[in-house]
Amino acid sequence: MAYSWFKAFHIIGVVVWFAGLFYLVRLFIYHIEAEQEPEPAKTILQKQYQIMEKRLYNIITTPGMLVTVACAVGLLVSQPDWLHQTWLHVKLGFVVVLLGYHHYCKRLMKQLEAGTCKWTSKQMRALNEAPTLLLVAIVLLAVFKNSLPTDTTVWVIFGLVVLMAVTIQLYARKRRLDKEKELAQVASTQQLQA
Ligand code: HEM
Repeated sequence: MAYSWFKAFHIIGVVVWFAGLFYLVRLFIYHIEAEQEPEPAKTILQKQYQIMEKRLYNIITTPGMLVTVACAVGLLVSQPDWLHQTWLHVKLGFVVVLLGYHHYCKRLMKQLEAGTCKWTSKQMRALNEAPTLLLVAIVLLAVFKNSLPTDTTVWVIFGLVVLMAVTIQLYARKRRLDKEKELAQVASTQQLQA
C-alpha cells in the first residue's frame, strides 16, 4: 500500500518538477528578449521576470524535485530489489544529469539578475529542449525497465533532436523575417511623413 502512495506522489512530483523546469527557461528567453525593448519597458519587464523566475524556482520547481526524489527513496526502501536492476542504474545516471540541469538553471537565474548572462534567446530555446530528452529517456526506462527496446529508443531520441533543431531554426527565421517586415513598415511610414 505504502509503495503505491510513494509511486503516485513520485509521478505527481515529476509532473510539477518538469512544469517548473520548462516554464523557468521560457521565462529566461523572455528575460533575454526584453533586453531589446526601449526604456522604461526594458527595466520593468526584466524586474518582473526576475520575480517570476525566483517564485517559480522556489515555490514550484525545487519542491517538485524534492517530492520526486523523496518518494523515489520511499520506493527503494519499500522495494530494495530495484537497487540491483540495470534499468534503475541507467535511470539514476540520467537523473544526476537532470539534477545538474536544475542546479544550472539557478546559476542562470542569478546571472540574469546580475546582467552577466551570455546566452542568446536562441541558445536558451535549444537549452529548453534538454529536459524533454531526459524526460523521454527516464520515463521509457521507468516503464520498459530492462526490456527497453534500445534501438527504437535511440531512433526516437534522434528523431526528437532533429525535430527540435529544425523547429528552432525555422522559428528563428520567422522572427528575423517579421522583424525585417516591421522595420520596412516603419521606414515607409517615415518616408510618407517626410
Ligand atoms: C530520484 C531518482 C529516482 C529514482 C531512484 C526512481 C525510482 C523509481 C522506482 C523504483 C519506480 C517504481 C517502478 C515500478 O514500480 O514499476 C519509479 C517509477 C517511475 N518513475 Fe522514477 N525514480 C527517480 C526519478 C524519476 C524521474 C526524474 C522521473 C521522470 C523524469 C521518473 C519517472 C518515473 C515514472 C513515470 C514512474 C512510473 C513507472 C510505471 O509505473 O510504470 N522517476 N521510479
